[in-house]
Amino acid sequence: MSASAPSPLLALDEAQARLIAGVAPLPAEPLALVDACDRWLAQDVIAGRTQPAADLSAMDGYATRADDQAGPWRVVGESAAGHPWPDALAPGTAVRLSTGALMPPGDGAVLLQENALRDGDLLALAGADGPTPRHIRRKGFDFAAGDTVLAAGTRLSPARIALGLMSGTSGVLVHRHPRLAIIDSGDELAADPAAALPHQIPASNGAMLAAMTAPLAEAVRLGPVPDRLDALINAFEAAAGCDVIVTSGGASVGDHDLVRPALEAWSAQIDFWRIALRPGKPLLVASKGDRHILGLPGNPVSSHVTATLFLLPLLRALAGSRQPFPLPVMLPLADPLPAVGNRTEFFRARRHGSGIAPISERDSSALRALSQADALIRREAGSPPAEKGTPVPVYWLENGGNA
Ligand SMILES: Nc1nc2c(c(=O)[nH]1)N[C@H]1C(S)=C(S)[C@@H](COP(=O)(O)OP(=O)(O)OC[C@H]3O[C@@H](n4cnc5c(N)ncnc54)[C@H](O)[C@@H]3O)O[C@H]1N2
Ligand code: MOO
Repeated sequence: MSASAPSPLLALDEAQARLIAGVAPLPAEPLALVDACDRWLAQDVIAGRTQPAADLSAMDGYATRADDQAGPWRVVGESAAGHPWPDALAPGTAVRLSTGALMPPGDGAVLLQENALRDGDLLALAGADGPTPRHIRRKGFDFAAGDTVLAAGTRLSPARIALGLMSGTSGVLVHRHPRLAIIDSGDELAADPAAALPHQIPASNGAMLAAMTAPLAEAVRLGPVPDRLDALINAFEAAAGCDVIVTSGGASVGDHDLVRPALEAWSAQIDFWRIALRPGKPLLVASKGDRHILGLPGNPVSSHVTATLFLLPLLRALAGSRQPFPLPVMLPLADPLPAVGNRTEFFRARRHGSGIAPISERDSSALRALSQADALIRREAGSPPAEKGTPVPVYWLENGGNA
């Protein structure tokens, strides 16, 4: 962090550390591996088989003995995928091979089909390249029975599911996904976007948060809840069975910003409120028993940024991730950036060739600019203006950078 004017607001890094301090993954549950994509493993996966289980051919062609390179040969049979040839080869003989088929027993070599001339059972060299062991995939080159192929704490991906299945595993223990309650709050919110009157706005944050958290949580949506203490407390009660409660709106200091007073009236413990982040200053983090509560600011961009930096990491930590925070990559600025005030600032940005271009619209309610963003650029509090070409930390958004 660069030096900046003293700030009464909690620094971003400290707020993130406090968010997950003491957060333990939720209990494990058994799942079929094929149904466990995106879950975090609660156990090591130990290979029950060796892969390949025997030497295989990597190409279509013919197997010969390794000490029998010149030919000609007599083709005595075939080893096809799933149908191995059981006998060792005698000198002067060969076996037809398909890709993935087992090599015959013994020290062998593979003659590529392209380098062979076949006439009935007779086989001869048809090029400079004779049989070679290079085209053999050796037994156990990928993994051997007893190897730890996936460690506890790993997130299952399509490739890791394939690896687990290949290792002989069909079921795994994974951490339970958090149950999440998403509460829209504010008297101005209309549940039906097509029916919003001029003094109302559509309640878009709840749907946005539900979409952002969908791969990580089982979510229920509540609200829109009016700006009344009793209504908010009722909503918290309705959400009490969840692991995480997230609100949007009513987090700031106005007369109708009631999330904090309602949480206090509900006997929740406020951990911290207001951080040195732009957008996202009014963020509130609280707990009640094992329940985690996040009060996100109502401005849609502020909600999105604080969900990216706090809500998603909290859900990941509960779901078993050991590295739940987004990781930046360094990219050169395609356009300059202004100086930064006393809050760490996240600028909406777009991919631009091999660099990153900030979006000029910075209002924290501007959904059109947010929807065009595929990344956030992070600038520390007190940073001077940055020229074009300056390397900056870039966080790709959850949509994989394809806005
Ligand atoms: N005097 C001060 N005023 C404000 C401060 C401050 O420090 N002092 N902080 C500002 C900052 S920063 C932010 S961010 C906002 C956030 O305030 P709230 O969390 O209390 O949000 P609301 O006032 O309820 O709403 C702000 C804005 O967002 C719209 N909104 C709310 N909920 C939703 C929803 N579910 N879907 C879509 N849009 C929503 C709401 O209508 C407002 O337009 O406070 C500043 N004020
Ligand atoms: O910091 Mo507030 O979240 O911008 O507009």
